[in-house]
Amino acid sequence: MREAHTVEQVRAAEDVVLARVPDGALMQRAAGGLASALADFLGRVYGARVLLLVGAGNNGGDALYAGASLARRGAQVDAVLLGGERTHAAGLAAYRAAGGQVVEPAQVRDTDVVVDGIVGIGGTPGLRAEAMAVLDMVDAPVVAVDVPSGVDVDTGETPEAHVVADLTVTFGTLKPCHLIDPAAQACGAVHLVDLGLDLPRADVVALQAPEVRALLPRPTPDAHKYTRGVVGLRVGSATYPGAAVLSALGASSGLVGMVRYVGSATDQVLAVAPEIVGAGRVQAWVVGSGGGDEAAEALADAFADEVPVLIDADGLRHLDAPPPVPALLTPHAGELAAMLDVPRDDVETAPLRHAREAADRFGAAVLLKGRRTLVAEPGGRVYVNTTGTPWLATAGAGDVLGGLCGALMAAGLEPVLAGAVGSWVAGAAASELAADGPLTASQLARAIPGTVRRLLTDPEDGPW
Ligand SMILES: NC(=O)C1=CN([C@@H]2O[C@H](COP(=O)(O)OP(=O)(O)OC[C@H]3O[C@@H](n4cnc5c(N)ncnc54)[C@H](O)[C@@H]3O)[C@@H](O)[C@H]2O)[C@@H](O)CC1
Ligand SMILES: Nc1ncnc2c1ncn2[C@@H]1O[C@H](COP(=O)(O)OP(=O)(O)O)[C@@H](O)[C@H]1O
Ligand SMILES: [K+]
Repeated sequence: MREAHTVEQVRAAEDVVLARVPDGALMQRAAGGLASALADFLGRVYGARVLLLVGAGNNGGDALYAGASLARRGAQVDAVLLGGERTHAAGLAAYRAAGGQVVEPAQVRDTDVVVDGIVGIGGTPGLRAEAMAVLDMVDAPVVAVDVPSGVDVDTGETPEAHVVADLTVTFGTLKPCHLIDPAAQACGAVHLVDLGLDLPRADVVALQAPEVRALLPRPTPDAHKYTRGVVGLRVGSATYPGAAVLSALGASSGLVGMVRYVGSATDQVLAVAPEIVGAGRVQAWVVGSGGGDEAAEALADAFADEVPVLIDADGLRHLDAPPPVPALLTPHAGELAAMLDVPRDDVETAPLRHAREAADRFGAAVLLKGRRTLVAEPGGRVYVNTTGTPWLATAGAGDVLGGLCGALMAAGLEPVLAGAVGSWVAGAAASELAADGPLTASQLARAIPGTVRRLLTDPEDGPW
């Protein structure tokens, strides 16, 4: 599992190490990791041109020590000191001693890489004009030190100007900005340098293949269909029968013992999935995908069964109070905006805050769909999904996801984990199917069993 810690948690853990190692040792470790990552990124060090943008704090210190290391190995390193007098003194001395050059902004030359050491976890969002001017002058890939300067480290928000990096080399642990959009998009690839920190439990996490594999329900040797769980679907409508079909295909991925369908699209559902049966007892309901005007009644009927419910799309419009059963709500940004009565743009610029707020307000797990889907539990953890491809942004993919997550709930996963595992599996299936090309929602649903099979047999070797 990848864990993202807050600035406060990182500082506390760093303080413990700082108290027991010699002065500067932690920064040397960070800068050593940064120099190696830069060498890998450049492909060669001798003769490579490197431009450091150095701010006033320790982030600039990291950049200077790494620059010194590259200069000693034959790189031509220039540094613009944006912090003036407050530049990290020991780092600057080491840098000069290694042959690194200090240049004025007007002297900036062509370079092979820009190293963003402007600010790290001590920064407030935004970039000063001088930093922006230098960034505008160069056209080269950017490697960010710890975080892309200017983003909000703890929330992943980007309310002001910020660096957009090709690679971010971070230290000790990930921070929320490395996982959560929009800041995560400004990080490029993320490389973590271990500092040996002893860190507490993180509130923002991203499941990886081994955890998803361990969480996936699978039949015991003596299983029968009812022990594996039965999921019921009250989805689709006369207007949107296709949503019922896609939800049914997502639910029929083989992770649950049986799928029931109740609604007006029975004929269409049976035409694609003859194994699906009608009304009866279930361990979880999926309600609302393409539900149109039929969603209100479907929701009330599902609640009456007193089992966990996944509420999607039109079902969310009828939710004005916390659901009376354990629930997973699966809005996209527009639907979450309507639930919270805020503009869609607010949700898109601050997805973490709004997913958490909805989870607290509705007392339910909230899965906010998007490039980096978030699954928030009330007052607790947020799971960030890192699998997937932009080709997944296609009509009906959400219906498939709803069916899949509902099946996982029926199989016994608590709502937040059903959402985290389901979004991971759907994203992985999409990447396997079409990392670089188009896909449809029906193809996505049909790819899920194969992805699950590969995950169970060889978790280390997928394209996830
Ligand atoms: N604590 C440690 O010993 C270690 C710290 N490390 C590095 O140190 C960084 C944190 O260092 P600091 O606490 O010194 O803080 P930063 O280097 O992140 O920045 C603080 C300085 O930047 C200024 N500043 C804040 N926002 C700004 C903005 N938007 N534009 C321009 N200037 C701004 C502040 O006035 C302050 O002088 C980490 O991100 C990491 O890179 C690593 O070397 C690992 C070890
Ligand atoms: N840019 C993107 N990159 C990766 N995945 C995305 C992106 N945009 C949307 N998705 C995913 O695609 C799916 C779309 O779901 P949704 O918006 O509900 O579509 P629909 O309602 O048409 O089924 C979700 O799983 C979402 O996380
Ligand atoms: K930085």
